Amino acid sequence: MMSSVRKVGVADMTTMSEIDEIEINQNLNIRYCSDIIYTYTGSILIALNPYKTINIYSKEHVSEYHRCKLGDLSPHVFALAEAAYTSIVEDNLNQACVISGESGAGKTETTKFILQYLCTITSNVSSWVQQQILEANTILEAFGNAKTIRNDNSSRFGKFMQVCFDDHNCIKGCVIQDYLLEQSRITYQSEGERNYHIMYQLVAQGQENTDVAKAFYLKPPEFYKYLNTTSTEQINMALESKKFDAVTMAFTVLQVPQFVIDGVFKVLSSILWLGNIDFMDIDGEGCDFSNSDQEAISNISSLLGLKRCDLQNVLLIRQINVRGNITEIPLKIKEAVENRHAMAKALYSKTFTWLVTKINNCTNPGKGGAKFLGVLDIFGFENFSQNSFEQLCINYTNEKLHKFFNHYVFALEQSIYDQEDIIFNHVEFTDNSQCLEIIEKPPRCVFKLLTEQCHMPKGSDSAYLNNMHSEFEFHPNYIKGSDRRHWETEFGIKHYAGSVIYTVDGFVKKNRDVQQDVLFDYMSFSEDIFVKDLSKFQDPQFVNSNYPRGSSKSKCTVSDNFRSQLQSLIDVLQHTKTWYVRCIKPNLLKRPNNYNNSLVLDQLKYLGVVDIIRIRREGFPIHLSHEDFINKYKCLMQNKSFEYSHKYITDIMETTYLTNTEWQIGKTKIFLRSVIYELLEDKRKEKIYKNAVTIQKYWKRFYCFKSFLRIKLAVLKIQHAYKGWKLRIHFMRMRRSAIVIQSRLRGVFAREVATALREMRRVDEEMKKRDKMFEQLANVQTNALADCESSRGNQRIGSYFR
Ligand SMILES: Nc1ncnc2c1ncn2[C@@H]1O[C@H](COP(=O)(O)OP(=O)(O)OP(=O)(O)O)[C@@H](O)[C@H]1O
Repeated sequence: MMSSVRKVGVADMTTMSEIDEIEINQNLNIRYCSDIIYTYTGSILIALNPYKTINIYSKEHVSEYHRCKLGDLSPHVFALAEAAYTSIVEDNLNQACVISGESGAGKTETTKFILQYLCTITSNVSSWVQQQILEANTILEAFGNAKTIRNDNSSRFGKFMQVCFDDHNCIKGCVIQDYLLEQSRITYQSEGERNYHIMYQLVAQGQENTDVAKAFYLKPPEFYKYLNTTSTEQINMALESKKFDAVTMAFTVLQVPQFVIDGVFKVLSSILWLGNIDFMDIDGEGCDFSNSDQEAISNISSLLGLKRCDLQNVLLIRQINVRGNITEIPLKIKEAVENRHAMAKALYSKTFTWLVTKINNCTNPGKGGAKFLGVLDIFGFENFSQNSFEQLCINYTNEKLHKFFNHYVFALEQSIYDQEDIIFNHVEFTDNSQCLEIIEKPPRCVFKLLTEQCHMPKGSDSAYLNNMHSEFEFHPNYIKGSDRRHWETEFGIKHYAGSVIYTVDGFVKKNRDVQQDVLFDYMSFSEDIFVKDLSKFQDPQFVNSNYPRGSSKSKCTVSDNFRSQLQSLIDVLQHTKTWYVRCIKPNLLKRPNNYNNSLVLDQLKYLGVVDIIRIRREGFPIHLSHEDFINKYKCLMQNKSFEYSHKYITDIMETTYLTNTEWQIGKTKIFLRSVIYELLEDKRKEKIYKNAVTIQKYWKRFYCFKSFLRIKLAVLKIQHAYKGWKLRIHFMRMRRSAIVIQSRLRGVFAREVATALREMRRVDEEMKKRDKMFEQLANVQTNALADCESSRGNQRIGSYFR
């Protein structure tokens, strides 16, 4: 069950000061106008159908909600899906999302959004399985949905999809459980309604593609009586044919072989042809085929791979098993027509159940204790001008789920108060136990009396009604009929959502569910492999009959099966953590921006939303363990060195200055009304805000200082490097200048020295020259002197030189 803290959403309706109906309505109204289609009350999501495309389901939105807590972001179905998924991961608990609301309120769309969300957040692994799960929906919608006056794509069956997860919390597979497909639609549709989508898709494909038309003996839609029981609907052939392609594509993704796909379409076509058989009366004692029926008969026998005589037997003769002896009785024309309708219904519903089983085999998660998240999309409460057995089953389902919901929201809540010794006023809620008892509690109840009639050879609707009137005349939930004139044809039940009058006509027949055993026996000899397989197919849930075939007790009745199916569903739900989505339909016109106050209010009432709001106001909707409470709110106290004591808790409460009628201390938990919880939360948030600002302040200071130091260090380093660099450049420049100067000076000196040397050399040479000259001169003189002396004497020459 839910955790002790009931998370309050952003748009929690319990915050309203006065919870009166008009106010609830106005509250939703405002939100609707501003395009916000989701709101919470506690952890229950209320989804208002916008009847228009709003861009809030994209991949970006999925990522936005992924890993976010419920209530952190604005209310959304993704937030709920995330909360359920997180709970699987963290608490290791199976989850269930129960989606309810009346037809057209948006249950199927919500289911798809949840599946889309789960597939997207786990899409990194085994995307093939996810693809198969999404494609399974395409097939189910084609075969199980139809246009009704209330919804153009109405699911005519209930479904519980269990998405299974492996140990790594990735999608491992999916198991679908289907409930009560509406069979009457196959043979009759009310004004403005249609047969199942797949019928039109197949016929449209035949119009677009002659090969398909030939293979399945298809004619234009106007030709088929089962498609035109009241008025002829305009069909968009191109669109239907496109949808047909999508269905065949989905079959391919689910790895259904082509011959099986063909087999399915052959059965569908044969159902359509069955509707066109007219029969011809023979003396009021029996009937035969008319001339115009010959084409239909030969096409059906060819499509189903049956011998013509076998088909004739099943269509014109009834077999009765009297203590093992089989007697054949010709059918009167009215019986033959009815029998033909029953055949069509049996063929379609068997094909549908076969499809669900096939899908389950394809998306099978395998054995082993896989965790699952179940999504229950089931029909809402129905009350038409004429209600029949189907409406009784549908309303019974809603009673059952409502009881479960009551238990979850009210009974469980109040039992917790008792356990914790909390003083409280019992909150009155619409307890539907008595209504459920009259419908299902043995030994004498609506269903038991019906089954009793079905097991009698001459059981009839009127006998059933008489039994009911005498048995329940004084039951507070029983009504004998809308008025005295209708007591022989009607009975009524006061359901939690209002009184419904049921027309008893057809109850016994519908509950008996004539299974067309003879037809399926003949089909087991069919030449078509799929048809053969289909004839032997047994719904895995109901393979439990021990009675011999043909005896009146051989089969459980429809209500018996349905009751046991529902009980197993409730048993499963009881062992899951349950989440609720209440879908609301804003108007009956299927239009956007159109809000009908009283219609919405009715839905809020019967979905239990008004009661929930009341219990949230009158009771103590917030439960926290002592420890959690103190840990959460000790921040409001100066003295934080506490002990786990009542005194400390009371001290915390006193900070709000509210009286102790708004809270109570239980044995293990604290119970708070919304008003004090919100006040405490406001104070806590204020405190947290202040502390956060202080922390931010210190952190920012520290951070700034640290970054200042870092910058300073960096600046110093830069300066250092720059100065060094600059000095180096200067030094290099100086050195280069010095070298230039040096070289120039050296040049100058060298040139001077060279000049001096050259001068010295020149002087030296000149000296040498002069010396040489002098020497030569001296030699000349000496020679001359010697010559003189030799010629005039040595004395005269000597005195010349002195
Ligand atoms: N969230 C949404 N956004 C846009 N359109 C929506 C939304 N929910 C529902 N609708 C519209 O409302 C129509 C009816 O919704 P849906 O088929 O889910 O109703 P339902 O409750 O499953 O009805 P039924 O019980 O008849 O199957 C859809 O075809 C779609 O056009």
